[in-house]
Amino acid sequence: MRLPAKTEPSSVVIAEPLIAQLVSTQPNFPLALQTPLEPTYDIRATGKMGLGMFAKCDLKPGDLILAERPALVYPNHFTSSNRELEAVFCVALEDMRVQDRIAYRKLAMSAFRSPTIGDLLRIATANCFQLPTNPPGGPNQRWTIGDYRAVYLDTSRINHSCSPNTVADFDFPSFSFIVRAVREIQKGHEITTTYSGALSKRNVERSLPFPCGCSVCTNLAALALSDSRRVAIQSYTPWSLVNRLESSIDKPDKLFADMVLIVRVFDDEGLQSLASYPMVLDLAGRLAKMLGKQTLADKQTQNAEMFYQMRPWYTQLKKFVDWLFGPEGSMPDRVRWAVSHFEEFEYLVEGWRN
Ligand SMILES: C[S@@+](CC[C@H](N)C(=O)[O-])C[C@H]1O[C@@H](n2cnc3c(N)ncnc32)[C@H](O)[C@@H]1O
Repeated sequence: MRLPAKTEPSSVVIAEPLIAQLVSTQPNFPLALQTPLEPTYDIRATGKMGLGMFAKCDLKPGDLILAERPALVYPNHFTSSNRELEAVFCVALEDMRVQDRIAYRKLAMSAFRSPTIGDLLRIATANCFQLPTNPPGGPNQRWTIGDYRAVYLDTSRINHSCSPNTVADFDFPSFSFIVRAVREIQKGHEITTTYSGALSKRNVERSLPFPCGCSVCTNLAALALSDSRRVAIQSYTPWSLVNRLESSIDKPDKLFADMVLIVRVFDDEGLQSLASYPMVLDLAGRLAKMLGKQTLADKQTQNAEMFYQMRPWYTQLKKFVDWLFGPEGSMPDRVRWAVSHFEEFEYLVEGWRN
């Protein structure tokens, strides 16, 4: 399947017919690619991790860094040892836009003198990003037949960090990967992402296929502190936050102080990309409002709003917090209701993940 054409970059997608149909029959598919106001990045050597992506201008939280269509999408089960699949891959390469194919081959040439299809496939496998499991049509529909990997000419140059300074999501309506800053990134600094999503442990302890050389894992002097903060962060799930509210429901000042402290732990550890972060900001803002701290409330609420807008599925989280703090005075009862209805909570708030 070739997606889409006209003036924008197209993608070569190797997919089961059902998935191809689901994707390509979305209304007005594909929506136009979003573009940043000015060029936001350069790609150059990092010194120790091959190529990397670097900020070309100062970026602030929420800024769009790039929205890129994949050059190639293929099923997870592709391996370079499978001759039949190699043949399909070969056809896909031929089908790519000429300039994409040249850039892709150039990338392969930097690793192999004269790349074969098998080499290209190996490069693709080493440089891919996994597509999320939520297909178009809402969180309850699934990619039922396997998962997919995508190779991007630029996005695939973003290195992993255990404190990533971006969030990235695949956007089905525009068929592009959208990367946004989650904190300030100064011009010249490296733009990073996470390859594993779960960052409550450093990836050096996880299953990355390479020893992690990110700034967290190589700062040996700060590792013990980082580990202890991550143990704490691991416990701040949306569900545990609701339980925390319930356990001190009559002490909004204590709860507010707690939330401010939790925000600081996320910030100190550089983990603003985790899903609980906007919720903690929002809870801090709502509690500040209850306590009459209007300036603080406005600041936290504005910040939470900006994060909620970064990722479509955060809307669910926002709606839940909106409901929790409903009409004045209703919060304690609603919190008590929520803690006794875990299944409904999971369906409403965590449903997007499944
Ligand atoms: C998606 S590519 C990223 C771009 C890559 N550096 C390049 O030169 O094209 C993934 C590869 O980059 C390297 N890499 C990315 N993040 C790394 C990290 N935190 N530590 C060490 N190597 C990393 C690994 O070799 C990995 O297989």
